[in-house]
Amino acid sequence: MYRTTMRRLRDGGKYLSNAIRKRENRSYSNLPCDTVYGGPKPQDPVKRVTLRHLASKYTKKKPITMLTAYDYPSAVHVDQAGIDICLVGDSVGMVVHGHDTTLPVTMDDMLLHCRAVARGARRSLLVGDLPFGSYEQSPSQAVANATRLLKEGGMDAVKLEGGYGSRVTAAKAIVEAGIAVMGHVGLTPQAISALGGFRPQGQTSSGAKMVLEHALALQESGCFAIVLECLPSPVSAAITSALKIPTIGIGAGSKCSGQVLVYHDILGMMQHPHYVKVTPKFCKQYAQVGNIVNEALVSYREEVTNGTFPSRAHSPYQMDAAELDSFIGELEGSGLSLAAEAASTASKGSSENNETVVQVKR
Ligand SMILES: Nc1nc(=O)c2c([nH]1)NC[C@@H]1CN(c3ccc(C(=O)N[C@@H](CCC(=O)O)C(=O)O)cc3)CN21
Ligand SMILES: CC(C)C(=O)C(=O)O
Ligand SMILES: [Mg+2]
Repeated sequence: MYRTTMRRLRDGGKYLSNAIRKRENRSYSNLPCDTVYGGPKPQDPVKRVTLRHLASKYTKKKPITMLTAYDYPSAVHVDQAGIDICLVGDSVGMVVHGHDTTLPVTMDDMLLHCRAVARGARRSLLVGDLPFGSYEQSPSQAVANATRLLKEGGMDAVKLEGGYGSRVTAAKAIVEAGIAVMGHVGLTPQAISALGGFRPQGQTSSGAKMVLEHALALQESGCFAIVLECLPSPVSAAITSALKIPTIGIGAGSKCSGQVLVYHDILGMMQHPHYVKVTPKFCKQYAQVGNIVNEALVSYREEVTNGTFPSRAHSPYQMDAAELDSFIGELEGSGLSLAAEAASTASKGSSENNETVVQVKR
C-alpha cells in the first residue's frame, strides 16, 4: 500500500493520466444493447465529445445535436443515440418535479440529477444548467457553483441564462476559472418574473438587436456556444451569422448551428392534459411514449386484477422436490396444515402449467 502510494507520488502526473486513459478506453461491450441509431457501436472505444469536436462540426457546418436528460436511463439513451451534447437542464424542475417554472430548482436538485446523468452518458459532452439563484449575486458565487457542477456533478461544462452585464461578467469569471460556459439568450425561463411568461423574444427590431448584443457579449466573455430560445428565424439566422461560436436553437428556426429539445417532449411523454400548458408548440414529437406508458400500466392493472399476472413464466424461482417435501412436513408438524396444503397446491399448479420458465440469473 505504502509502496504503491509512493510510486504514484514519484510518478507525478503519469499515474493520473494513465488512469484517465484507462477510463477513456472503456468500451461499450458491457452495455446490454446494440445500437441501431448510427451512434457509436458497442465495440467502439468510448471517446467523450470535446469542445474541439464541436468546433470541428461548426467549421464544417455540420449541425450540432443536443438533448436534455435528467436521470440514468435517459442519459444512457441520449448517449446511445449519438447525441453530441447532453444537457442536464433546470427544466427538470418542470418536467420531472412538476413545478410550473424552473425557479424552485436548487443546486442540490441539479447535483443529484447531474450525478445520475454522468453515470449514464459516457460519450456525450455533459452540460449542467446553473439554476436560478446560483450565479446572479457575484462572479465568485457563479464560479463556486459552476465548480460544484463539475466537481460534484460530473459535468464537463455549465450553462447560464441571460446576456446583461452581470451575466457576462459571471460567464467570464467562470471561463477564467477554467470551466467551459454555454450561454443562453432569447427566452430565458429563469427570468419569467420579469418577462411575464414563457413568451417568444426578439419580435421587435429593438428586441432582436438586444438579443444579438447579448449573444455577442457572451461570445466575448469566452462562451463556447449559445442557446437561442424562442426567437423568430431571421433573428437567430442573423445572430448565427454574426457569431464565431455555435448557436444551439430551441424554437428558433433552422438557421442555428445546432438544435436542442427536451427529452420528454420529443418522446411525446407530456401529452396528458396535465402537462399541456408547459409543453411548447415548437417541439416535434418523434414518438408517442406517453400513450404506450398508459396502455402498459392499464394492462398491468388489469392482469393483476384478473389474476393472469404473474403466470409461471414470471414466477421463476424453483425449489427441489425433496426440499419442498421437507418444508411441507415441517409445516404439518407445526400444526400449520392449511399452509402445508397451500404449498402443496401451488407446487402442483406450477407443474401442471407447462409455460416456459424464464430463468433469472443473479
Ligand atoms: N417540457 C418542457 N419543454 C421545454 O422546452 C421547456 C420546459 N419544459 N421548461 C423550461 C423551458 C420553458 N419553455 C417554454 C415553455 C412554454 C412555451 C410556450 O408555451 N410558449 C407559448 C407562449 C406562451 C405565452 O405567451 O404565455 C408559445 O406560443 O410559444 C415556450 C417555452 C422551454 N423550456
Ligand atoms: C431547454 C433547454 C435549453 C434548457 O435550458 C433546459 O432544458 O433547462
Ligand atoms: Mg434551462
